[in-house]
Amino acid sequence: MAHSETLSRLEATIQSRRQADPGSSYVAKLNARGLNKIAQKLGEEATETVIAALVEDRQALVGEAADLIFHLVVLLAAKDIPLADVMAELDRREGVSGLAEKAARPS
Ligand SMILES: N=c1c2ncn([C@@H]3O[C@H](COP(=O)(O)OP(=O)(O)OP(=O)(O)O)[C@@H](O)[C@H]3O)c2ncn1[C@@H]1O[C@H](COP(=O)(O)O)[C@@H](O)[C@H]1O
Repeated sequence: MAHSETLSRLEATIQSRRQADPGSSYVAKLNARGLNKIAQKLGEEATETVIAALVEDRQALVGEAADLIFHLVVLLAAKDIPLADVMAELDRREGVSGLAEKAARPS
């Protein structure tokens, strides 16, 4: 399967599960627990990704990276921010060196 639509499909699935039964849906369970819990999970997954990168194997890092991206999409959905907005921001930055952008910031 091509991967270009993976995030869009995941976003649609998460959107459709937000109001589902928390007993049968992890997305619904997280949303029922609120934004603080979703943000906490994203932070945990970020830490686990860092640890995997430093001391675990490739497969572990791939798994933690998937957990991290999944929880980021859950957080964005909870804040009603479409992934398209994030993609548009990345598009806007395309071709602008991070070093040049940082040097141009007002001090
Ligand atoms: N991609 C994912 C995905 N990645 C990770 N996870 C879940 O994220 C959780 C993270 O693991 P943890 O051990 O940290 O979670 P936990 O122990 O429940 O958390 P705490 O209660 O301890 O805070 C696990 O339950 C994983 O199964 C995911 N759950 C769902 N999806 C996607 O979301 C769709 C909808 O899922 P449901 O809402 O569960 O139907 C699925 O079909 C998938 O496409």
